[in-house]
Amino acid sequence: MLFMCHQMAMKKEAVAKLKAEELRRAQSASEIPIIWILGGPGCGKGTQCAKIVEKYGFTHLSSGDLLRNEVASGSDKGRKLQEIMSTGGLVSNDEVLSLLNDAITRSKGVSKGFLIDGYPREKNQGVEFEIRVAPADLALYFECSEDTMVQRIMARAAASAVKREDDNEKTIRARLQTFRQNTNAILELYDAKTLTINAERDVDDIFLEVIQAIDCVLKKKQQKAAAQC
Ligand SMILES: Nc1ncnc2c1ncn2[C@@H]1O[C@H](COP(=O)(O)OP(=O)(O)O)[C@@H](O)[C@H]1O
Repeated sequence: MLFMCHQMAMKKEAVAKLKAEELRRAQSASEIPIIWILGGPGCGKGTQCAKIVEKYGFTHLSSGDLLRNEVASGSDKGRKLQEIMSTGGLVSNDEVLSLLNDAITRSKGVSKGFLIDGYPREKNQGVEFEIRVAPADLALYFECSEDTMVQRIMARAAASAVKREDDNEKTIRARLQTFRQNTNAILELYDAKTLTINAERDVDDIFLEVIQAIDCVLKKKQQKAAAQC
């Protein structure tokens, strides 16, 4: 009995330590901007992210790339992920969030800001991210018609030397359906921090809007930091 009580107390202490560590992590991560990049496959998220990285030096973390790295490692976990990814469905959030969390932890301290690309893909992913990592400052949603997205992915696949296994018409349609099913709920929940950008325009025109939104976030963060001094 005494042994059980001791074990329970140790477990409680471990949970409290973990929570304190998560809170500490969330607080230090929230000192730099965290921006979610939303939009369907082929909407141009990658292009805009590259431009943001060039201008602001932020750390770009794509959930899809992190998952593909895991698949490429050839691990058992990677094989299971690959099965889901090739159907166009979503892998479990625990997997994605721990990959993201690890990557954020690795670059924290040296990062000027985080671009979280392709996440959240469903509403609970956003909720869990904000609890376990840090609140997002802004969500940029690149809005694009399905026809344009399909055309762009097919063109990208045709031009690319490395073929993505999920860039075939059947999986593209499934990826679009997954996107369609989940996006409205995300946009509703995060309406206050989301900027919807028409992504069917010239890359540079889109980027002008992106810059305005990010500059605004940076200004607010600076003002907040100054107020704390
Ligand atoms: N946040 C996420 N949650 C669950 N699964 C994800 C997430 N991000 C990516 N994936 C998985 O990886 C696949 C490829 O992602 P990504 O490269 O972002 O593709 P897309 O071009 O469809 O946006 C998705 O179809 C999905 O299976």
